[in-house]
Amino acid sequence: MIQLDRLTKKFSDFKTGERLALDHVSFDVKPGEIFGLLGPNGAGKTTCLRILSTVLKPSSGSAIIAGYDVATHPAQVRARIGFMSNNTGIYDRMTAWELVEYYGRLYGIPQAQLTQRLETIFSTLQMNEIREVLGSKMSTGMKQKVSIARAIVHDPPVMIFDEPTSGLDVLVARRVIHAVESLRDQGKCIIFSTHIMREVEKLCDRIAIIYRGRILAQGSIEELRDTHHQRDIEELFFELISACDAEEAEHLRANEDSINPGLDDTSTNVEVRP
Ligand SMILES: Nc1ncnc2c1ncn2[C@@H]1O[C@H](COP(=O)(O)OP(=O)(O)OP(=O)(O)O)[C@@H](O)[C@H]1O
Repeated sequence: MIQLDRLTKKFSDFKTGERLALDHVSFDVKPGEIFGLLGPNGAGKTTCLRILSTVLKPSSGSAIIAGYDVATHPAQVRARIGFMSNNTGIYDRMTAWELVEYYGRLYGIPQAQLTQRLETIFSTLQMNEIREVLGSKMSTGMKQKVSIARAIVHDPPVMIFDEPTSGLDVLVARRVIHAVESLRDQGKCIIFSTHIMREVEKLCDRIAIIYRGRILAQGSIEELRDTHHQRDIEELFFELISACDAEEAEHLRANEDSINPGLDDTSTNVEVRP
């Protein structure tokens, strides 16, 4: 349902020059599966998810969602995905019901069908007691529930969660995790990005460890443990990242040597003209 093939994104910045935020990233995710993107700050997770949600265009490679290419068919892709991050907007002056209904209308769902859909969502996410609560009066936990409701109002087959538990207390984070699990049980195809090891171990069917825009390893937690002979997923994460840093440092050294081969040669002559 989601297929990434050598997806690459370069940013050009006049200060830092060209930056490779995603470097030939490939993976696929099936319906009824939670695929975890695990990486530290700056690894490339958000860039990847922004391309999948059609906010950014890839520099090269492709991403296909539910049969549509994100670069050439963004409208069809948007209709089939639900996106939620930890800062998905909630409007102060709308109640929970109004806000979710508003998004349903944006997706063009006919009113009778939309009301039915809202009833189902508000019951499933146990939101009935907050129907009339205004955005400005919502607790963080309420806001998260409304954000999830908003992301699933059009019943998309694909869900994208970008660090949805970041900054939440354990109780609220737990509720979000349970909501994600129940979406998987309904057969949704889910990408879940995080830097929290415990979450991937608990939640994800397969994961990709991403760093410096590259996928360093991917598979089920058990496969990764077996392949890398490391039971502790946190240790495995640090080992892979350290190896990547060492490789990068070696690469930089080799580059410097090829650019300045004679730097150590003290016999270099410098001619000074008057
Ligand atoms: N619009 C942009 N212009 C230039 N560089 C960018 C831009 N967006 C992201 N980057 C760079 O791309 C790299 C990947 O960033 P990204 O936000 O995808 O990482 P992340 O894994 O989501 O990290 P975080 O957890 O901090 O959000 C970083 O080095 C970042 O500085």
